[in-house]
Amino acid sequence: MPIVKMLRQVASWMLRSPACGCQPPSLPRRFLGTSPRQLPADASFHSTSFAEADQPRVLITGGLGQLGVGLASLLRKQFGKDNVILSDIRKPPEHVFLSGPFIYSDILDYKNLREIVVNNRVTWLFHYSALLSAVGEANVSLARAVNITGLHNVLDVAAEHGLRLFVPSTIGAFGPTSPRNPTPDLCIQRPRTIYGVSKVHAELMGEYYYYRYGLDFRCLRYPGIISADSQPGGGTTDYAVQIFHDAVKNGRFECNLNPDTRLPMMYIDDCLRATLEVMEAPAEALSMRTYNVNAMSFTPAELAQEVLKHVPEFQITYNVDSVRQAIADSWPMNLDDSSARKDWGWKHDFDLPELVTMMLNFHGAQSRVAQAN
Ligand SMILES: NC(=O)c1ccc[n+]([C@@H]2O[C@H](COP(=O)([O-])OP(=O)(O)OC[C@H]3O[C@@H](n4cnc5c(N)ncnc54)[C@H](O)[C@@H]3O)[C@@H](O)[C@H]2O)c1
Ligand SMILES: C[C@@H](O)[C@H](N)C(=O)O
Repeated sequence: MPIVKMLRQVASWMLRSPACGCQPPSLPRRFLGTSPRQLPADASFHSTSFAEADQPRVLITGGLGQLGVGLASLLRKQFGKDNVILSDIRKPPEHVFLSGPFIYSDILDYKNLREIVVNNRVTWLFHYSALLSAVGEANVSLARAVNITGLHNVLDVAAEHGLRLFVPSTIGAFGPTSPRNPTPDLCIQRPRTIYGVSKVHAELMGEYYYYRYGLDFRCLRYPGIISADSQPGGGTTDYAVQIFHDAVKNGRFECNLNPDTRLPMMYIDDCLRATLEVMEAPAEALSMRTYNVNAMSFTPAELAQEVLKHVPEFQITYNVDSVRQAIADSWPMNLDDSSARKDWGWKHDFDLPELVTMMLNFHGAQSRVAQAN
């Protein structure tokens, strides 16, 4: 078929496609190719489809950060220990190494990533590697490499091997010109951090691969995530984790954001459950491929008030970090997650009072153990 005619057909297909993304791509396969890094024409696109009826075989990239170990633990309960491989470029602590399969994987090394997927018959990939907002601004070229080039490698491997791919996005994918309270799923996205730019890129590339190559791409925009037993990796919302350590240890906390900085936040258990739920949702239920998920929204002053109910001597002071403050001021105060609630039944369990109780109980127990030893 002449190239011009073929391109016309591609263009008319793209214009016909529903914006919601609920239909699988209908572009004839001979136009699509198998993946962007062209495999031989006779290669099987869904090379792992034999495993669909079995438990998924899972790979988590960047798994030693704040969220990956908890995700592995949740997925191992669901799918079996040996079906979930954690990976990272860092050396795992002993308890993580002993808890299940761990493998070295640098997402910038495409061949290494492909070998891991092939050798382990991976069917689901959770792509957690990233440089977060504050560290990204401190090292833009590394953030660009990890968050953008790394994502390209992951998308290509996932498309070539027919994987179901989860990539987290963030409140940081919005910017000062987005509506901030609440921020809908679809609105203007002009973030001003390399982190945010790379996450908008990830959302768009994932959706493009879905339409163009049939990649089963799923994405949630997480709020700031709060966890007790893992440390955040250099973000703007980190204060809301550190405050609990310091309240229990010293009875005081110096906050690097203004007292009235309102941001969306979520307890880690809700975040990981949302991640599993969207990955398990039937494709027909998904009217979009990128969803906001929301739980609570508070300011440092409101969080401090709640901590004070448990730690009466608690004191908070403010020493604002101008880089983090500027980032926070450009982010949503609240996410509108009504589509996630409607399409696949998303519902959060933890609001501010339960979050504070959980966090202080954990750190209180830890500090009592430390004192006893
Ligand atoms: N934690 C949050 O509040 C939050 C909120 C929104 C979105 N997210 C997203 O969730 C994901 C996980 O977040 P996190 O808080 O666990 O991040 P983190 O910064 O704590 O961990 C990221 C991990 O990526 C790894 N990494 C860096 N370069 C790599 C490379 N070249 N190859 C492989 N791994 C590499 C790091 O070693 C680190 O362990 C990220 O994509 C992040 O953008 C997190
Ligand atoms: C919000 C999120 O993406 C991350 N915790 C950050 O602050 O950078």
